[in-house]
Amino acid sequence: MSLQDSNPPQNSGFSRRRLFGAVGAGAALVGAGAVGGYAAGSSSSDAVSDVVDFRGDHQAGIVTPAQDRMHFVAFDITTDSRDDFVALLREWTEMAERMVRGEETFPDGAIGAGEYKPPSDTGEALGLSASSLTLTIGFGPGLFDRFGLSEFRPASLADLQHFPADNLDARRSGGDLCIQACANDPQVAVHAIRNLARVGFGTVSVKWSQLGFGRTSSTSTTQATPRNLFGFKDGTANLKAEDPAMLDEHVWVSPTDDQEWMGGGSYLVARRIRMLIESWDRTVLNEQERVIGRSKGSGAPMGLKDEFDPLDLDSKGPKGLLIDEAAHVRLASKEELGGIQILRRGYNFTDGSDGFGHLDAGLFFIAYCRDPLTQFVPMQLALARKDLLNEYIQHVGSAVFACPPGLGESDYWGSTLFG
Ligand SMILES: C=CC1=C(C)c2cc3[nH]c(cc4nc(cc5[nH]c(cc1n2)c(C)c5CCC(=O)O)C(CCC(=O)O)=C4C)c(C)c3C=C
Ligand SMILES: [Fe+2]
Repeated sequence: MSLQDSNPPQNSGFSRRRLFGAVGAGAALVGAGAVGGYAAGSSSSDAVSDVVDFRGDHQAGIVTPAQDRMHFVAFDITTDSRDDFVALLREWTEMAERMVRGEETFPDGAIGAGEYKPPSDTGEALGLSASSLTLTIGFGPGLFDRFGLSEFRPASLADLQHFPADNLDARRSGGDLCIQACANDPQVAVHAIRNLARVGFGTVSVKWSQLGFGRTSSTSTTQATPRNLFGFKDGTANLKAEDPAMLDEHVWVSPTDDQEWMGGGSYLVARRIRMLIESWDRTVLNEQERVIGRSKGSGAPMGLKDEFDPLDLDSKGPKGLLIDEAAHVRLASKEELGGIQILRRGYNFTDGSDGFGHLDAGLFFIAYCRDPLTQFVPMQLALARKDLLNEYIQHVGSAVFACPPGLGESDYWGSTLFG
């Protein structure tokens, strides 16, 4: 199974849609329409379903066609008890599997536990469809300082080095574990993270979180390439779900790479990148295209016509190289980096303004790779040293997580690590 193609058994609890009858049916249709273009095999066998399979060889939410919305959270661990932590992972897995199916977090849900108990689901997703929700867990470096796990720490799992011009905010960086929630309805993604955080109280605490809208990558050939907040198509030259050999080479960890428990997993690198949109917006089109190395309208490499024409890094016009020697796409390309590639899965964000009259907006960059030290680090080093884009961006948050493999029928999140 290269995509998440196992079908979980139906659970006996309430579907959010069944509970609310007619409203639910309407929401289901909206959801189905929203996923009409999804690749067969990325969702369950129901052709109009907007449920993404939770179990499979790899966690959902990595090569799953990128949904429109994201809520990402990083947690600190606040317990010294391994048993309590594992119990939370087991409980989270059950909750996650239910929410991904469009069900409430627990069978008694928002109103079924009686008048004299706090509801066991917060309720804001009642009537909403599954919305292609995926929940993806990752473990940060700090987890391996606890619970006798040091011998299982992957050699590549460490806080990333400082890159030139980094301006990292510790309050938006790091974390002992993370959960990436992606969905086509923002309320469904927020509901999932909120309920997982609620149940984690006393065992984990939220360190930082990020909301994202407008995916800035395509992870499937079935998707049109979206645009980032600089107005350029983003994700054209990304790795795609339909190329399993490339994913095996660049995204999925092999059990023989380092730690066996990570076989089938992947490393997630998150970078909160502020985009200085006011100065970008005052920059002429010609210069914007020189910075990126692609044309703004079509997304084609400079001098070519079609978005998917391969980069020709040597082609010259009357004024020299068509793709500038410091253009973003040149420096990030596999041609310049000795074949290195990553899977990009980021989202736009705007978090109000910064108090100085500028929007606090940018790209919440997420990359999945087989080894952050030999893939993300050299790529980011090349960009940080020379990229023309650096005049318009600033990296303000950073984190790295080891995402374990997908779940078999009786697995829970982290079972390959905790046993
Ligand atoms: C370390 C990796 C990367 C960071 C950080 C990054 C930030 C970043 N990128 C854009 C906009 C675009 N990037 C594009 C291509 C592209 N970017 C990376 C890597 C990082 N980007 C790669 C590997 C590539 C593909 C290179 C290639 O082989 O062609 C593009 C072009 C369209 C595309 O192919 O996706 C744009 C546009 C921004 C605005 C940004 C930080 C805010
Ligand atoms: Fe990029």
